[in-house]
Amino acid sequence: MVDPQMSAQLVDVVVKRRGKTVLGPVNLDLGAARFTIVIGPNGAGKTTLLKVLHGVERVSSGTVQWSVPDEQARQAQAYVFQSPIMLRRSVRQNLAYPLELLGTGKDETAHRVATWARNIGLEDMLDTPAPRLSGGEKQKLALGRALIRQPKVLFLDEPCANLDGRSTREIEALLTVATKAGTRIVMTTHNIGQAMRLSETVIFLLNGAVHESGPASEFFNAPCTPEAQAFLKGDIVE
Ligand SMILES: Nc1ncnc2c1ncn2[C@@H]1O[C@H](COP(=O)(O)OP(=O)(O)OP(=O)(O)O)[C@@H](O)[C@H]1O
Repeated sequence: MVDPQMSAQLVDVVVKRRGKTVLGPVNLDLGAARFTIVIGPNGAGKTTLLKVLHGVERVSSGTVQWSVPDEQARQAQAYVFQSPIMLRRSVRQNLAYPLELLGTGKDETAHRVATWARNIGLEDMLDTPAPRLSGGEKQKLALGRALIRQPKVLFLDEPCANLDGRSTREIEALLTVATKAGTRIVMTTHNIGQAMRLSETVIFLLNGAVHESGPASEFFNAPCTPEAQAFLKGDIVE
């Protein structure tokens, strides 16, 4: 189960950039779903919504209320960007870094680094400099580095963009294990098949607004709006 404490409510949230509304007004309750997928066309506001939830996007008006104080919520969250930022150091150092920030002891750090290197299939590459990894390996490292501190909430922005089927499957398996271990995941994807495989709840964004949202089974089987129906069919929706 996800920690019911780690839920969020957005009330009338609006994000404006250069006078243009890029998100909102959004009213949303994250609820208790373990896996929330945010979908929608390019520019719909998916990344902006994730950043608003994580508290790293300036909100022009409205409120984002986590059920714990903001700082506590932020500490319990991890965010993996669309193009993950790696330390220009080894796989080992990248995995150890978040634990060092938390003041984790050396033995415990070494143990968890070894475990996570195995989990992400990079145990033979611990001394490889991260910039030398392939795209899929970098994504897995970014995921391992986020999950090694056992966040209660993980935000993922298109973690499988440009990856082949095998890497995508490996990442999906890691995500499924993470949700079973109690991490709530909120993720964007352009891959409808992936959204169907993973999501419990879907948020469909269109032009910066939540156009439709609800349980995944209902959304995929019987989307309510013509725009969601068209989007799921692969039509161009604007
Ligand atoms: N700093 C900014 N200044 C101006 N416009 C911005 C800024 N950040 C985002 N936008 C605009 O906000 C809108 C939403 O962007 P966002 O990245 O959230 O969309 P998205 O749904 O994640 O898109 P994609 O699928 O292409 O990643 C876009 O029109 C984008 O151009």
